Amino acid sequence: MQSFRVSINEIAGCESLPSSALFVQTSRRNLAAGSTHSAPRLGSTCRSRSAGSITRRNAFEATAVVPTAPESPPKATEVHHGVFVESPPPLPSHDDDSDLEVDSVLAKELSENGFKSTRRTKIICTIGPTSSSPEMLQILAANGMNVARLNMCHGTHEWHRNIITTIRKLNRDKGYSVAIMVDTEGSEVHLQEIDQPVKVEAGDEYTLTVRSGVRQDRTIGVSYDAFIDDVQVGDMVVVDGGMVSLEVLDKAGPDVTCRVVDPGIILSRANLTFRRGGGIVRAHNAMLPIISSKDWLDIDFAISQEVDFIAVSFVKTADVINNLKSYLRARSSKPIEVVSKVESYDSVPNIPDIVAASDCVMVARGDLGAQIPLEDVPSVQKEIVVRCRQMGKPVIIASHLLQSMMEYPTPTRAEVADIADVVRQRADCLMLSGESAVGAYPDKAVGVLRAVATRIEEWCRQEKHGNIVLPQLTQAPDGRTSEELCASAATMANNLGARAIFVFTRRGYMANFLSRCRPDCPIFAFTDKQDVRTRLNMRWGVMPFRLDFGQDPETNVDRTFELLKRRNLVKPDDLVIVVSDVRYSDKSAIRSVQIRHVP
Ligand SMILES: Nc1ncnc2c1ncn2[C@@H]1O[C@H](COP(=O)(O)OP(=O)(O)OP(=O)(O)O)[C@@H](O)[C@H]1O
Ligand SMILES: CC(=O)C(=O)O
Ligand SMILES: [K+]
Ligand SMILES: [Mg+2]
Repeated sequence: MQSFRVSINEIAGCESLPSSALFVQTSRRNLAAGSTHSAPRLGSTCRSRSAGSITRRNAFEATAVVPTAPESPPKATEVHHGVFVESPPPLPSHDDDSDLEVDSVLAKELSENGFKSTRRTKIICTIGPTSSSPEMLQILAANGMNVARLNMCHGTHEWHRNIITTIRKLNRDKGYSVAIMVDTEGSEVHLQEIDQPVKVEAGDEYTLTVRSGVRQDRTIGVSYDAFIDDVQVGDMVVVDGGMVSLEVLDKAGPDVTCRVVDPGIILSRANLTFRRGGGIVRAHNAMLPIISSKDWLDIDFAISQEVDFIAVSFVKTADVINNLKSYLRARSSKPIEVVSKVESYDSVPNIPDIVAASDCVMVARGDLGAQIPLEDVPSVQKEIVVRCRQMGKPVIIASHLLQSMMEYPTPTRAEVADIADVVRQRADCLMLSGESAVGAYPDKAVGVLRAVATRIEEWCRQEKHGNIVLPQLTQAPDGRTSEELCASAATMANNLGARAIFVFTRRGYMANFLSRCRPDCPIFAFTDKQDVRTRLNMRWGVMPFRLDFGQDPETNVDRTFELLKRRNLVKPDDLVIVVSDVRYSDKSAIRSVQIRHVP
């Protein structure tokens, strides 16, 4: 079969060239290149060996007939809501015959269901007591957790270190690539630690106290001394954005007596806000630093653990993010991305500056809904999602996505509709909080996110939902060229019905530009850096691979086709748009867009 490569090449390192100086060339593809191996067929039990070793997929398929295969894993079984009850076949993260690493869950999804069915929206799970065992972490990873979130409001560094070690071991041993996000506590007022969640009934009286270490029935400590000055008799104390509300009856020294008005469950270290005359009270704590001294210790811990993301709670202005980013540049040898959590009243007017300063943004609807009127949360969410996409910053939608699954094995229809709305807005990530940290069904909750996201994305593609106008992002000629190249590649991919866009990117910038365009097909991002690969987990539609690059871009592309074909991840004749922006050590670079058929 004949096909042609159309390549738009830019001359490397020619910063002085106007960005319009692109050269379009058409050349006949070398039909022989990389086509000496035939692709192994799905379901085949033959030992399809190439260059002396069995391919990753066939390593599993071959286990039934080859007793010397390293492991004989169970085949994953799909059950209710698409939850895998068993983990997928553990696949080595390295092939003996290749330098290509891909997430084993993604590889499985691609080879079994093809390109169209791969999920584009990413999944973040908060890890807590019900998800901290190696077994449950593996189940979550196998079900599609892309990022694990560790909330520094809870647990010791020792506890978090254990989780990080377990996840890294799973990544290594089972071929996952779960990224790690540390989420700071921030300086908001919250309840002290309690041993068990407390179920409170309307009319019950409770004492909230600033005395430390008090352990009495119906008495709960509050983290912040000035609570006692801020609160007034008649105020409403709102726990965790309305999970429970209590009216203040009396104040005496360090104690505040309250009566439960809205019953519910109080969780350990739950957040507190107060309302007076229907409005939120701007308490003293509004003056506290966004990053407290405890937060700096937690940030140092995150740096020492070489995590991928640090999420900053209760961000109000861009300054704090700029400050943290310069601290990280000075202290961390590995790039760590900063996620701004929009969850405070004061952040809302500063959203444009906050988005511009951040690497990623989280709409933390739990606390946000306690600080601004609940009915304003959906429009603020939409505004942030659109702005983030325009600015090319990944955006996470967090809290209450599947709140009912804390207790029940199936979601409410309204929850499914909320998730669908987030997916239609084309946010990058869906995040579970209590559902995966303390809920009864963490695995089922991930399964629901996965199933709903995949289905709604398909619908969006059919109905052309969620296309927005993207303004020009970069000014510098170099950046402009990359941006235009990616925009054209995404348009070409959509118009030609390409199976995938391949992007060769060292730093992940080109993958980011492509993700921003939300193309119909998945973006396979090949990078030679492990940390870039892991961070790309947060980007919509990006399927990150780690690949050792050779000097010649053409050879890289042909080798990639070959490696992917051997794993059944692409098939001969698949139409692929190939975007390349690889800078070499001698500062040379080649940027190109090619239209290719897999040989
Ligand atoms: N490491 C942990 N150890 C114990 N409990 C945890 C842990 N992480 C989370 N939880 C529990 O899960 C609940 C929800 O988790 P999460 O940390 O997402 O709270 P959140 O209120 O949404 O976040 P934030 O505190 O940042 O506003 C918490 O209230 C807490 O009870
Ligand atoms: C996630 C979080 O911090 C919130 O929703 O408040
Ligand atoms: K937090
Ligand atoms: Mg919060």
